[in-house]
Amino acid sequence: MRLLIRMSTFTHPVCWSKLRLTQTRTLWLDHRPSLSASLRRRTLSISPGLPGPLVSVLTRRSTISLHTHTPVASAASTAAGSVKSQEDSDRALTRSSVPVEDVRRITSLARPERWRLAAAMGFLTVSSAVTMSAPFFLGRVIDTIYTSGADTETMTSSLTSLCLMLTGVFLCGGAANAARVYLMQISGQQIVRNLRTSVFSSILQQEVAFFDKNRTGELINRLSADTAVVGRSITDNLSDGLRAVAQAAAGVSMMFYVSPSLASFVLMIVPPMAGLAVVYGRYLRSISKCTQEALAQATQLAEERISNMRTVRAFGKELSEVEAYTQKADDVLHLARKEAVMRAGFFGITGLSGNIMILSVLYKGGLLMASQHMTVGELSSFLMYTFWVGISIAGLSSFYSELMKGFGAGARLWELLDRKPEFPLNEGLVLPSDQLKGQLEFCNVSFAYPTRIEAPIFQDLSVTVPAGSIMAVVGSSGSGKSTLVSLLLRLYDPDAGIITIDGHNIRDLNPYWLRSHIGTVSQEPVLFSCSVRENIAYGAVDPSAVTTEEVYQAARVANAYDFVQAFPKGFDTVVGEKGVLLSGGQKQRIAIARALLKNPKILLLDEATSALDAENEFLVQEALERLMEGRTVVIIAHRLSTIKNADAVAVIDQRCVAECGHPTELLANRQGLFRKLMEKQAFLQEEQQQVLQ
Ligand SMILES: Nc1ncnc2c1ncn2[C@@H]1O[C@H](COP(=O)(O)OP(=O)(O)OP(=O)(O)O)[C@@H](O)[C@H]1O
Repeated sequence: MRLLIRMSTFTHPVCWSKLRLTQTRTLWLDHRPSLSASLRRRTLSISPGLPGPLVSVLTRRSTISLHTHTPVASAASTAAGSVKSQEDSDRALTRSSVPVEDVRRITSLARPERWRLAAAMGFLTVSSAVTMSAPFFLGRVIDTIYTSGADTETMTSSLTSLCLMLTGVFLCGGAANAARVYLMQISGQQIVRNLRTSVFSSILQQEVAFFDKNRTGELINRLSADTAVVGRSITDNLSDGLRAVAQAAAGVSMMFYVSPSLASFVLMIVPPMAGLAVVYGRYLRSISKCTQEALAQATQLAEERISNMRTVRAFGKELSEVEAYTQKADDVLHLARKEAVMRAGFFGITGLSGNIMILSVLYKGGLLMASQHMTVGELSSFLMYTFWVGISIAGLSSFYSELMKGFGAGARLWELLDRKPEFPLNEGLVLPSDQLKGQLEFCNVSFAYPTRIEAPIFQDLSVTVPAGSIMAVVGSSGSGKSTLVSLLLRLYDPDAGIITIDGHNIRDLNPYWLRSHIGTVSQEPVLFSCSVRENIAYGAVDPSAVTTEEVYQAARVANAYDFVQAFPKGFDTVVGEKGVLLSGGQKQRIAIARALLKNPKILLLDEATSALDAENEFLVQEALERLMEGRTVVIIAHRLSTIKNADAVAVIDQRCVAECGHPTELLANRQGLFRKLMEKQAFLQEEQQQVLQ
């Protein structure tokens, strides 16, 4: 049975959730609510977007926003063919209006944080007021210096009091700004955290077929990048946007207040320049997006190859992989060159236009000063306001696109959050556990995988496994042995027919309850990248309640105790990515200990194959036999010894159970399918070797 997909060892919550998502089948077999608690403990901190100086605001913001897609996530998203989500983003960016429902949902996310956000807005008003009044008062300071004439004493005293007053005001402004940043950050993180846990919980509720259709990278992207984008839209973007609007309005008003004639002159120059900067900035952003996508593809290639390094090495593909990566890196470079040309032009033009604007203000302002219509302090204030208005207009242009991006990301999240799983995980009949006997029955089951409905796996398949017996399932590769196990676990539902446990249709049973009574050990068991102790305790309903002695006892019965104790850190040894620090047989025995701790009534086993050496095979076999005692066992058998010890063998062929009976009876039939299969798989040779020994 192939339950294993991919594992990674990261402590970053996003990587952690990736780890869990790539092992969804394992979680389904052993689902527990503590997962969301674990996720809570690992909630990510996101660094805030920083406001940039006048000229670089447009470009820098576009870069920041694109980088919020973590390399892994965006790589996966792009290469995973997440056309839909990309389309969504593009649509969100290009559409001119936003559905009211989207606005309502985004606002509802902020509701729990409303008081903190309201306080942040209050501090924002204070700090913006201080910022916008600073040029005016600084102009006063300059005028005090220049206009007090020879009276040094008067100048000193008014300068001192003015500066002291301004220091107090600036202190208040600084404190208000610090409080605003802190509150916005905390609110943003809280919103992202809530959103992430809801999305992760919604993903884990989905039926397994959902994971066949949706790629891990795409889901991780939603969990990491989309949640961050939505969180930022509500907090940073909103506050930056409001501040930009307020500062632009206040700046223009103050420019008119300080010098109406100079303000009218400047406002004739600003709009065409700002328009040019916005258009250029948009174009630059689209090129920069292509560069990021090319980078994502390169990163995806690197991620996949590095995480499968053993395969790369085993096939000696290091050089060709480097070549493939170089190709991708060249694509990035090619686009980056285009971007560099655009960027150079953008910075050149904006720098030039900024300087020309200042020069124009100085020229016109100088003329006004010469005609006694303006003081030096007023001209200084005016220049500072011009600067602030420039920054605010640049900020506004990115505010709109960031907000649209937030709506696009939100739409993808709602889709996931609103999705109802095909069958809810915690509904249905719960039988008294002590009365469970464990008789299994497949009655006329027909099934095709939802992703391949045109290729039925079973047609009218029927078989019974009496309580407490061992049923070996055999059949050629691809005949559907693992599928049988998946159906028993209710990872999928049959299209027709029923599967029963003690006469109860498993569709009527509570899936949590059902799975809590079924243990699984797969051929390549999935271990999480935590300690041996945690991996074993994972089998229990409440791992935190498992005592050390219980873990040791399970390990002893599973023949795992001695080798684990021999590790320098014993049971606290971290098993590494994909359990890489353990051998195949050791992983098997840890998985057996995990299943023992679960103490299930029904056991589904995929027997380890010849990958194990003789000693390991013996130890695993011995542990499995102990595990099987007193339980109903369905075992996908690969060894004759296992098949011979089974109470019955079911041979799957042509989408149904072609033969079923005691192994000796079936072997006796020379024309029988089982006999032929055994001969083909050289099981008989194995038996002859045993006889010779
Ligand atoms: N999730 C899936 N979606 C679509 N088809 C699948 C899925 N899993 C398995 N299949 C297909 O179903 C068929 C039966 O697969 P299954 O893994 O049950 O066979 P098996 O008898 O266990 O094979 P093996 O002995 O090689 O492990 C195969 O043709 C396989 O390609």
